[in-house]
Amino acid sequence: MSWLAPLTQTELWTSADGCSAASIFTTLLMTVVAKGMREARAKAARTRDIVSGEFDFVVVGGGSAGCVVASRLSENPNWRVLLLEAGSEETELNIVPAFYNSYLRDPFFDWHYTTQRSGWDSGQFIPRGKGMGGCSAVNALHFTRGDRYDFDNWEKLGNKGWGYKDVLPFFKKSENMRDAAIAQDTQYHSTGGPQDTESDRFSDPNIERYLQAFQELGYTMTKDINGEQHLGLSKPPSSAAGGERRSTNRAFLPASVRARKNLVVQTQAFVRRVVVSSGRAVGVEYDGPEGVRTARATKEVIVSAGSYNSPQCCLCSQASLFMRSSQQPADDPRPDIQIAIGATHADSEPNPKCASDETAGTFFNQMHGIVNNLRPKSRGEIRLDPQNPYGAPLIFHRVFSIEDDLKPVIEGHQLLVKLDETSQVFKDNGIKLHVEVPDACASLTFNSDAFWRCAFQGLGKSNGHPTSSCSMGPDSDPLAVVNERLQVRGVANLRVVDASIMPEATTANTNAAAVMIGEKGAAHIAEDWTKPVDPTAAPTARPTARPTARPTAAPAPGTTSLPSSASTATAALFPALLWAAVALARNY
Ligand SMILES: Cc1cc2nc3c(=O)[nH]c(=O)nc-3n(C[C@H](O)[C@H](O)[C@H](O)COP(=O)(O)OP(=O)(O)OC[C@H]3O[C@@H](n4cnc5c(N)ncnc54)[C@H](O)[C@@H]3O)c2cc1C
Repeated sequence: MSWLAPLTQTELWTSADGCSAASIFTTLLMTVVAKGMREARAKAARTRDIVSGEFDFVVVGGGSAGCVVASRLSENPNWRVLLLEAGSEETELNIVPAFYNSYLRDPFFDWHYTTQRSGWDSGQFIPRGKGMGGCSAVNALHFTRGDRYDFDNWEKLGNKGWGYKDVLPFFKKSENMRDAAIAQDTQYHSTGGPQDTESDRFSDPNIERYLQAFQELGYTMTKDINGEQHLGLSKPPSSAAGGERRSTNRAFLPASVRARKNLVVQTQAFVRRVVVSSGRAVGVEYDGPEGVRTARATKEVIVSAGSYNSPQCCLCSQASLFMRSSQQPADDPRPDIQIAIGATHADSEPNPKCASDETAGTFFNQMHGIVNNLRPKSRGEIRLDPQNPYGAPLIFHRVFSIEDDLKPVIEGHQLLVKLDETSQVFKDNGIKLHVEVPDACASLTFNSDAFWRCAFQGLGKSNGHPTSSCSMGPDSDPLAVVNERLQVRGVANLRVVDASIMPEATTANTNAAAVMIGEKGAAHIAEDWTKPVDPTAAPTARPTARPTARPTAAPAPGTTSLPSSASTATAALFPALLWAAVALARNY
């Protein structure tokens, strides 16, 4: 098992000296990948319609949430809906789960962001899906809703209508649970929704051994982590049908939906700014295939561009342990550690079983565990690049800037060492930990807190689950960007509907919750525009005083803070919405 380079799986397809069959397989895959990419680009170049004009709703970003919003709003034939996506159409490659590592660094599929150096973070590549489906088209497919207490906590923080009982119907509304045994539990699951979900169809034998090893230590299997019990060992369900990825683009915007006369989907359209007039969002300016154009929104602009402008793990074989660290308060039942277990290919010593095992999983001869802090207290920041405001935002994760955040991550790693030292399954199968000890840490006692602190230096990063950069909150919360109906404070007719509105990150992977937010956001919008107008009612988005300065660390050299008022920010450029603190769901 390798730890300290768990995030270098991109090498998976380029070295296969473990098994010769695997080498051939790899070569074939690379050929298919290259061909697929060429075809995808050619296809993208063909779809170049100009869209200028007037719509009821303009949705910015065709990602996990944006596709849901556009699909649901266009169910009403009287509403004209425009969806603008900066990237291209999804390709056939995206369907194959195991390919995801091969396109993560390709600018065709990915925004190619890097974090700014600060503290524990030495400046890391952070993947973010670009193109229809957004991150749901490139992610690791885990479809995990989160713990019921995550949502009850959102409500406790002042967000009426976002408790577990309120959000569960929206999780169910999307769902088409393909696993009949799980679908039977209609309290938590449903069938017939657009989003196919299924239990993992493929299991690498090594993953099974790993699960056994955790069970030897007393951890129990959770049958359905999206049901009654979230805590424990599990093989998370996938956003897939028959082993094929189902991004929200494929799920919510299939050809039958795209054929709606009232829906226009425009790709390769980078939205530069939301146009605000007299305190009201009236449209967007975007840079499309034919240059800069404006699209008017007579009702609302909905920003669903994700948490950076919105930013992994796994192959087709995966498992997770959701557990509580010793620092989790007794009255908070949520997990704060996730150990995501994946089988990978080592380019060093092959597992002796590799050549003899007859199962499909033998290509993977090494395992890794990525330890995530699910409840980080550290907060990051996003700023416009003053040299190029339309370019990549400046992303400061500030991972581990609060000391306590390290503890669960150290505890998780120490648990993995315990597995290595005690597990019978590991012994029986020749599984050994491989820990790369950085030179700087060699003098420290292996597995001590000090050792791990030293080993993590420079590795602090998110696992692709940034949230809360436009967080939802009550009037009393000075950092809240949107209210509980996801309306931006200070600008009427403008909402944010994506993972960025989470008041706090869920204690899970965040795609399922982004889909739920898309469903619930669309329902709020539909409700607000179909109910009888009460002329005496307060405006939908009441201008409120915004803090003039946010509590942030000093700007890095050569950077400036984003505009400090929400209205200035939204009027200037939509990424400026992302000025609030970024809570990172994953720290490492
Ligand atoms: C590598 C990776 C692996 C992950 N693995 C998992 C996993 O296994 N399970 C899980 O639950 N979660 C996972 N996640 C996280 C999860 O997929 C995201 O939290 C979720 O998809 C976010 O949804 P969103 O709608 O907020 O944003 P996104 O899906 O990022 O959508 C934003 C969209 O807006 C577009 N956009 C951005 N700026 C503009 C602009 N200016 N103009 C027009 N369009 C724009 C983007 O191109 C993108 O399509 C992973 C993420 C990554 C990157």
